[in-house]
Amino acid sequence: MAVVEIDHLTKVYRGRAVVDDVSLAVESGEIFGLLGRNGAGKSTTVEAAIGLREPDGGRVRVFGLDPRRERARVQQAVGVQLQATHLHMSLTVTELIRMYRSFYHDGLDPGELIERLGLGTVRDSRYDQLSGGEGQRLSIALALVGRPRLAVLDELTTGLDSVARRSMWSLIEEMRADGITIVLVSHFMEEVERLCDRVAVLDAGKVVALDTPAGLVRQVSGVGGVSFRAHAPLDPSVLAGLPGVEDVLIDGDQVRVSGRGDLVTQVTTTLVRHAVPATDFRTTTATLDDAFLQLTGHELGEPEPTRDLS
Ligand SMILES: Nc1ncnc2c1ncn2[C@@H]1O[C@H](COP(=O)(O)OP(=O)(O)OP(=O)(O)O)[C@@H](O)[C@H]1O
Repeated sequence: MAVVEIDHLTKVYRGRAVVDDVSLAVESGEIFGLLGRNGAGKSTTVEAAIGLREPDGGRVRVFGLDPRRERARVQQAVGVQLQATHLHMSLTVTELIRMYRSFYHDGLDPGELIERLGLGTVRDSRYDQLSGGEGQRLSIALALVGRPRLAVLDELTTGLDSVARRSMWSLIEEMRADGITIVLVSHFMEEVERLCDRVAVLDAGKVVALDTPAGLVRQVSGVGGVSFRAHAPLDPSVLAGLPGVEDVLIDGDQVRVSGRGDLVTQVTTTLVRHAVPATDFRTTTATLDDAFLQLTGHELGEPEPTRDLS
């Protein structure tokens, strides 16, 4: 059974479907990414999935439960770190973690969690005194304190510098190693590429692709390429006929082949077979950025932090 099942989910605001017939399933133990630019519908999708927003159409199940009708049971199994976290500014790190711990029947020891998340030095600091990275660590602590089987992390690393971001990634990998299923809303290609087992690309409320990061890259065409110098006459049709090859350009001894798949192996094998010596091989490979651009028609763009993390 999938941990999260979303079937034909629709959410309409002011006559506009901001989530438009979205279907996806998150499997147990995976890190599932939702990738899309600002306003694509990522937060609305996850918030509807965990019962925080009422769907206008479709069906959502978490561990087989209806997250709105069986809210209390779902809440016990799910840890949530949302983008706009409004925490009590006047409470300290320890007080906040203890308060959240009290919401759950079974949970982690607050002291151990504070140590594990490197919050020991700020345990008595108030939320509004924390740096961006410490605030994000605290929000993870609050998501984890109830010992969830599913964690929903929304734009966890937006606004963090690259060191803090990498340390967050290690934490997320530890969570996965502990058997927690993770839904990760992200704006960062590198993050998705490193962490996610599968990714749904959302654009204008629709899932435009759902695959592994590598699978998404394989879906795009025309951006991978191999170029070389040929030292004997070469009939372009022998390369153009190879599977995955989309274009062959020959300019003097310079040859450029573009397409998808493992072009290097195919091209070198073909050159050997036709006894064409070649040198100066260069390759360009497609990236997840290329895939996103091709799938959605636009760049991912910069995230806009919704919380002041300075
Ligand atoms: N309560 C609401 N009332 C009206 N419109 C809303 C509401 N919540 C979200 N929207 C709109 O729905 C669209 C999708 O928003 P959502 O927050 O799900 O996008 P997102 O992909 O998470 O974007 P971001 O990366 O900026 O967080 C946006 O155009 C947003 O303005």
